[in-house]
Amino acid sequence: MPDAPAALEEHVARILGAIDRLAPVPTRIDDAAGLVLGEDVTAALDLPRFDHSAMDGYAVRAADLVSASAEQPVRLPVTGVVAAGGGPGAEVAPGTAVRIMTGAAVPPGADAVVPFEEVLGAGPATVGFGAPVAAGRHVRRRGGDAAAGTLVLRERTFLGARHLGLLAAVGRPHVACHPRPRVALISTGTELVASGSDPGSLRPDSVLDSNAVVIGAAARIAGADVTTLGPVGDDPAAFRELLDQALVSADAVVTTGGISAGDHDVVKETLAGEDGMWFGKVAVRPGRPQGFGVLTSPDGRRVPVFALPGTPVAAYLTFVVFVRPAIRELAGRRRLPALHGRLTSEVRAHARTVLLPGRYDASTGAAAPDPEAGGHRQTALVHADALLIVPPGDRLLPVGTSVEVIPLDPEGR
Ligand SMILES: Nc1nc2c(c(=O)[nH]1)N[C@H]1C(S)=C(S)[C@@H](COP(=O)(O)OP(=O)(O)OC[C@H]3O[C@@H](n4cnc5c(N)ncnc54)[C@H](O)[C@@H]3O)O[C@H]1N2
Ligand code: MOO
Repeated sequence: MPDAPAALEEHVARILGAIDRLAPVPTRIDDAAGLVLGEDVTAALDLPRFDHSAMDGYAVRAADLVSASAEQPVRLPVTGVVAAGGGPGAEVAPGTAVRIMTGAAVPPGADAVVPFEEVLGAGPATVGFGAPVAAGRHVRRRGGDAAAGTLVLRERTFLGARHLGLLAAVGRPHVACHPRPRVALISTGTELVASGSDPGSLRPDSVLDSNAVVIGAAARIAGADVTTLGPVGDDPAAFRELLDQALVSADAVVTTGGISAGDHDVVKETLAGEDGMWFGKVAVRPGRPQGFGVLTSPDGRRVPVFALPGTPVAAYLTFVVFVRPAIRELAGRRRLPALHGRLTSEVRAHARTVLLPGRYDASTGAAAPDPEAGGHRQTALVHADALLIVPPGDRLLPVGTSVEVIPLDPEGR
């Protein structure tokens, strides 16, 4: 039965089964925010690199203050001062103290720091202490945070600001990261004009290319570098030229339009005979016509090609369920955890899986179908923050039924 539609899960599996994470490349940490680490990373240097003071105060030998009390303070001569970046200073000899600033190297001999606020009667030449101090007090030890050679970050870590700061601190300015997937977008349709075109130049049947904008933005948010090559008319030679251009450098290509049953279905016409491409129906609503395959770039790379339907709502929703996970996979990101919610109003299921826009409240698990959703209205989509996945079957799902939920903006939470 070549025409039997594929189940949604089958199509997802077909796609993810054909995708490999992009090979890690050396990356400067300044360019690595939002990338995924492609190696285990060890500290190149001790953190801190030297014993330093955590407070402004006096560096002492704890043994000198053992007998100190409020009644019988210990007074020590102050033999010098050390500041951050000012060198380690001379040894703190037994029975002496040195003024020390936060971040300064603790001079040899000293093993504790007493903050200014805790000393008694400090003068330029001597300082009094009214209590003992524990050895190690207010001293940050060399390697105490991370010792050189120890593992600080594991492969597959998503690099946020704090991870990059740690890499900087342990002397790892370059790390291997899965690169941002380079995604090329081609909108097809003779009716299309680039969004932003002068309204006066539009013909009565011109359509503004919104797919390039929504898919481009969604792909960037999913971690891609996006190049927009369209829109291109329903002309196989012109489409082929853009596709060939895309294949030179893209890690994935996304097309919209031109894949249904009409006379000018340029994507299907151009690619249906191509080795490795599949076109057919997926039992999903909206977005039934789909195409997917892996083509080979001129330099021999395997490049996944996603042919999405042109209808804007269908293009975006099927981007979310089929293409976003693939981009995340290329980028080395982890799969988003499966979420479930309970319907707050009854929903009629359909022979195909329905991608139902709605709102999801993670704190209560409430999954509220959008009353405006279900058609092809782009305005309805902006009220939604999730897709409620209504499984196929001819039945009414009552309030409280558990359904899978896919957030539309997982990064925005
Ligand atoms: N006889 C059949 N006709 C259709 C079927 C079918 O099974 N049999 N499937 C329908 C379904 S479902 C969909 S979805 C569409 C998909 O068609 P295409 O992928 O070929 O898309 P187009 O025909 O090129 O465009 C459809 C629609 O969307 C507008 N569009 C296209 N691209 C953009 C864009 N970049 N920005 C804004 N709007 C866009 C286009 O103007 C059309 O109105 O096929 C049904 N037909
Ligand atoms: O995919 Mo079409 O969007 O089902 O109308």
